[in-house]
Parts: sequence; structure tokens; C-alpha cells
Amino acid sequence: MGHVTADVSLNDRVSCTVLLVKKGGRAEAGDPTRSRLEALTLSLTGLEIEMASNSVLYRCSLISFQYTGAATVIVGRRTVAISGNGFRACTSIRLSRNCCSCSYPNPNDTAFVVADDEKYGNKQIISLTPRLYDYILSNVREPEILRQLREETASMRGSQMQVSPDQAQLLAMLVQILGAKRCIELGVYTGYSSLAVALVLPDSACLVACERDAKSLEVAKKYYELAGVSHKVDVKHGMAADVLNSLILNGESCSYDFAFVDAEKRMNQEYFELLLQLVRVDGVIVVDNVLWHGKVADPLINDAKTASIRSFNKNIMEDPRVSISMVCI
Ligand SMILES: C[S@@+](CC[C@H](N)C(=O)[O-])C[C@H]1O[C@@H](n2cnc3c(N)ncnc32)[C@H](O)[C@@H]1O
Repeated sequence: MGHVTADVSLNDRVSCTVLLVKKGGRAEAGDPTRSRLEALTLSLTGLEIEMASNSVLYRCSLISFQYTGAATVIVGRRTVAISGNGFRACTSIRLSRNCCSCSYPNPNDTAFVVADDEKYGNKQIISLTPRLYDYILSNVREPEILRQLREETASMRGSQMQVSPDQAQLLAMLVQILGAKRCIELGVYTGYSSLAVALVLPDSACLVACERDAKSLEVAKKYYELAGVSHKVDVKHGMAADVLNSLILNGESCSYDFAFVDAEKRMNQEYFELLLQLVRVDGVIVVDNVLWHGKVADPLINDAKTASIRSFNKNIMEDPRVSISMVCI
């Protein structure tokens, strides 16, 4: 039985839009889960649920539903029974049990809940709806060359792995704030995040860009050339841990300002230990995807990757050698 993630909201006419994304990844064309979901018509005690458009379908993975045979769900403040193929429990629904108000004025509007539970300090909790995410993206200054790379990568296998424009902008900004001159990236893929960083580095600076897959690395190298940043990027084709060990053996400990970790998630702890040697005091190490599509917070999900990311997060939380900040981006 496949897992899906979904976001349910009510529009003015009290019909529902269900945004479905396969849990742990995107529901890509041809994906059997997606076909099954697209074929699905749910009835919520008289309310028809319409499937969202494909573009929306790709966007929302914030709120987690679990696929189940049949179930009762609470949408906003309504309790509705789902017959047939149903979905059970999601983050917003769990919150809605504890919240004093839930607002879903329109499927595209910013869905928010106000948690009256004192442990949340009565904060308004905003979930990232398609409309809000569109707004964020419309406020990203994406260089033309990055847009071209993103569009070329879109048709490639694994394109969902690429960091998003807002993430890349944050990485580039961190590098600028730090005044970084020596950077490392683990997991280059076709080069989007590394190019974003290389573009803001001064000419004398250097980014060690490490990737095990030769084919995607070729695309990255093409774009470093096109962007005129090749001289700043030291491409390492190989396994990330091997590359880091060789940098240490080469006497480069404490010489890096910034590192971005976006390779094999189960190796994060090992990468982190090696990077702690390579990155200088007051340097920055960014580790991607520590929320793992929300799975780390779900005690029912215990696959090896999720468990390893959860354990890494716990270790970092308790590690007095570093200051930390978990960012939901
Ligand atoms: C999430 S993608 C990186 C996305 C990239 N940062 C971007 O913005 O496009 C992860 C990449 O890490 C690479 N990778 C996975 N395990 C690796 C390893 N052990 N050593 C080096 N690269 C690895 C994969 O081949 C894949 O291209």
C-alpha cells in the first residue's frame, strides 16, 4: 500500500481540493500511485473531491496523509467520512484537534491554524500553500543562467533532487554574508546549487564540487563554462567521503569557510565529522533535507533513511561543538 502526502482544504462552495504527492517523492507521470490517485473520486459524505491540477500536484508535500482503506477525517472543523480509498490524519488535522480556529477560505489561499495549545505560544502556524509558494518564488532573484539550468534539468531523471530557487538564493546569501572564499559542496547533480554559490564567489575563491555521477556532472560542467565560473570550481568526480578524506590528507583542515551537504543522506554523520575538520571555526555547514519531507516527525515511519536522518538530527541537537538552526525550507 503506497503512502501519499496530501493537503485538504475547503473552498467557498464547500467542495474540496485534494493535493496529492507520493510520500517521499513526487508523483511523476507514469507513476502507478499517481495514476491510481488521478483515477480516484472520493466522496466526503456528499461532498465531491476534485483532484488538483498537475502543477499543484507537484507542489504540496507539507502536510502528511496516510493512505488507508477507509477513514474519518476532520477538514477544518468538519468531521467527514471518506469512503472507499481514503486518507487518514494529516499534520493540519492533528493540529486542528488542538486549535481554536482553522481557516481554509480558498484552496489557494494561505492555510493557517492558530494553535491555542500553550506549548505553541498561541502562534499562528502557516502552511506553505501553492499560492504562498508561488509568491515566495516570485520574490526570488534567479539569475538567467540558473533558470536555463533548471529548465534543462527539468526533463532529466532525478530533477526533483535539484534545490529550489529560493533554497539556492539562501545558500548564495549565506556564502556572501560569510565572505566565504573556500567552499565545499557534496552532491552536485546537474549543478544548480553549486552554480548559485559559484556565481557569488569572488574570482580568487574556490568551490570543491563533489559528485559520484559522471553524467549529471557533465551538465554541471557545461553550465560552469557557460556562466564563466569554471575557474572557481574544482570538480571532484567521486564518492563524497573519499573526497573529504583526501582533502584532509592534503593538509586542508580548517581551511574552508562553507560547506553544503546534499549527497547520500545516510552518510550525513560521517560527512559532518569530516567537514568539522575541514571547515574553520565560525564557518558554516548546511545540511539539506533534515526534515525529509516531514517523515522525521512521524513515529510510524522508520525506514533506514528516515531513521538515519532522525538520528543525525538528534546527534547534532546534542553536539556542543556547533551552534545549530533547523530551517524549514
Ligand atoms: C539531491 S542531489 C543534489 C542536488 C544538487 N545539490 C542540486 O542543487 O542540483 C544528490 C546528488 O548526490 C549524489 N550523491 C549521492 N551519494 C553520493 C556520494 N556518496 N558521493 C558523491 N555524490 C553522491 C547523487 O548522485 C546526486 O546527484
